[in-house]
This record gives sequence, structure tokens and C-alpha cells, in this order.
Amino acid sequence: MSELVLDSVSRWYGNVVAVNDVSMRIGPGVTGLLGPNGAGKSTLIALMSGFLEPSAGTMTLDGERVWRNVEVYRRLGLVPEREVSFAYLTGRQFVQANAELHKLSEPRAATQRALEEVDLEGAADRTISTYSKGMRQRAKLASALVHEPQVLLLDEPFNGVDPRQRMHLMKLLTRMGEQGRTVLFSSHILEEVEHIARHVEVVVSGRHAASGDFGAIRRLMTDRPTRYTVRSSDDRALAAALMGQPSVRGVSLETPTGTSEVHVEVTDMGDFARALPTLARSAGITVRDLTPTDESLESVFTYLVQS
Ligand SMILES: Nc1ncnc2c1ncn2[C@@H]1O[C@H](COP(=O)(O)OP(=O)(O)OP(=O)(O)O)[C@@H](O)[C@H]1O
Repeated sequence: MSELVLDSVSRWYGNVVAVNDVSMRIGPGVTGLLGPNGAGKSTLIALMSGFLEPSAGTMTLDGERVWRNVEVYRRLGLVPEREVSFAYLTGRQFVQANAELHKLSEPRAATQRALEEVDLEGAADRTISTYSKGMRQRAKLASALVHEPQVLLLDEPFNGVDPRQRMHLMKLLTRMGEQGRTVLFSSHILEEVEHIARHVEVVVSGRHAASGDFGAIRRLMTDRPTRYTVRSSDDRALAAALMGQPSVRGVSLETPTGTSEVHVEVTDMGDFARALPTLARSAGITVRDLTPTDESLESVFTYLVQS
């Protein structure tokens, strides 16, 4: 059983701070590293796998520093985001090359075992250039697993993979976690994390924003204040009526395009959705349009960082 520990880790590139004072522990089982594009996920994974040196702080695996530590590298497997550069090799050749780089005593047997582990045996003797995206991901996974590492790090493994292959890959990662491995994968999609991650770490703008099981993260996201734009037959009367609602935190009447609209900030989406039709009907107002204003994942994440 292995544990990765980040202690006040930062990493900057010139004056860009990609990872900002992050402390977290990643233990056995499957952990999802969730964050929007540019949040610092790839940089964190590069730091965890020893490809990058922290600019500040320490990054350890079971108490040993990761950076420039060959003994630690032997216990880590990395599935990078980028495509395999040697697509002219067969899956078997690609995996075996890694087995040889690790100087395994029986590279052929280790290759066979890794290919079986990811269910790629049937296609192992075809060149990687003929593989689907999901198969290429599995070839990278086999190569990362060939030396049987305790820790497996995967950068956006589900990106561009079709739904069937995605399920397959999810099952594989779940199995790795059940075997007692420490598995961490990054994603910018909440639903991907939901299916398999026992634990979720959220990063936004290089900072550690939240940590917990999926339910806790989901609650943090849905309990945030939400903004809506409403257009109706009488916006002024609607704005006045909305002010009295307990689920409404703020109301303003705006005229951005000459025609009016009501901007509402609500604290409880469910209550607001139930109250609005009744309220409009009793005031004789027709609601023409109701649009969430800040539903982007970025805004959800930004809220998490501020809270
Ligand atoms: N080599 C580099 N030189 C300069 N800036 C970099 C470098 N690598 C990453 N960055 C910057 O660091 C920040 C974090 O990037 P990173 O790739 O780690 O994020 P990410 O969460 O993995 O994003 P994505 O999902 O888009 O890959 C971004 O602002 C990025 O532009």
C-alpha cells in the first residue's frame, strides 16, 4: 500500500504559477483529480511522477522524495495524456520496450501479463496506428503496468474515448484500485469522476479547492448560489414579487438590450424552481424565459475556490 504526499507543493514556469501551495495525500484506491482546463492537473501529475521538480515544497511517496529517485520511479506507472509517439510499433513491442527499460528479468512474460491485464492480447501484434483511441489508451496502460507498480497515474485517460471503451477503461481502473494500488486519474468532467473515484481532489487555478467523496463535492457544487435571467410579461412586478422569496438572495431589473430582464441570485435551486410558477401565477405574470446565467464548469469551480 502506497501513499503520495504533497506538502505545500508549488511549481511555476517563469512567472506562471501552475501549482500553488498544494497539500494533499493520495492513498490506495481510485482518486479523481478534478479541475477545469489549465487548472494545473498535468503539472501535478508530472510532479507526482518525478518528471518535474517542485519549485517549492516536497513531494514524497511513502516518505521518499520522488524527484530524481530511481527507486521511487520503479514503484510508479504513468499514463501520459499525449499519444504514443511510436505508433509504428505493435502493442506488444511497445509494452516490451518499457519492460526492457525497467530491466525486468523476464520482459516477455511481464509484457504478456500486462497485455492480458488490459484485455489487449487479441490486438497485441497489430501496429498501434491501427488501434482505436480506447485501445491506444489501454496500450499505454499496459506499458505503465508492465513493472507492476503500486502507484498508477493517468492524465485525462478518458479524453476522446468512445462510451463503450470508456466503460471498459473504468472497469480496469476500478480493478486496479481494488487490488490495493494507488490510482489517480485527472479529468475536467464531474461525471467521469463520479463513476469510479472513491475520493476526489479538486484543483482550480493551481490551487487545491476541495477534497472528499463524490457526494461531498457534488453537494458543494449544487449548494452554491446560482444566477438566473428571467423574462416575463411584467418584469418589474416579477422582480418585486421575487424579493419576498426565502430562496432568493438578490434581484435586479436590467435592460441590457433595451428590453428588460430580471437577474436573480438564488441560494436553493430546488425551492426556487418550485416557487416561481406559483408566484407568477398568483401575480398574474407570464414567465417567458428562464435561463441559468453561470452554469459553466469554470464558474462552479471558481465558486469552490472562493468558498
Ligand atoms: N511548460 C510550460 N511553460 C509555461 N507554462 C506552462 C507550461 N506547462 C503548463 N503551463 C501553464 O500552467 C498552467 C497549468 O497547466 P496544466 O497543463 O498543468 O493544467 P491542466 O489542468 O492539466 O490543463 P489541461 O486540462 O488543459 O491539460 C496553465 O496556465 C498552463 O498554461
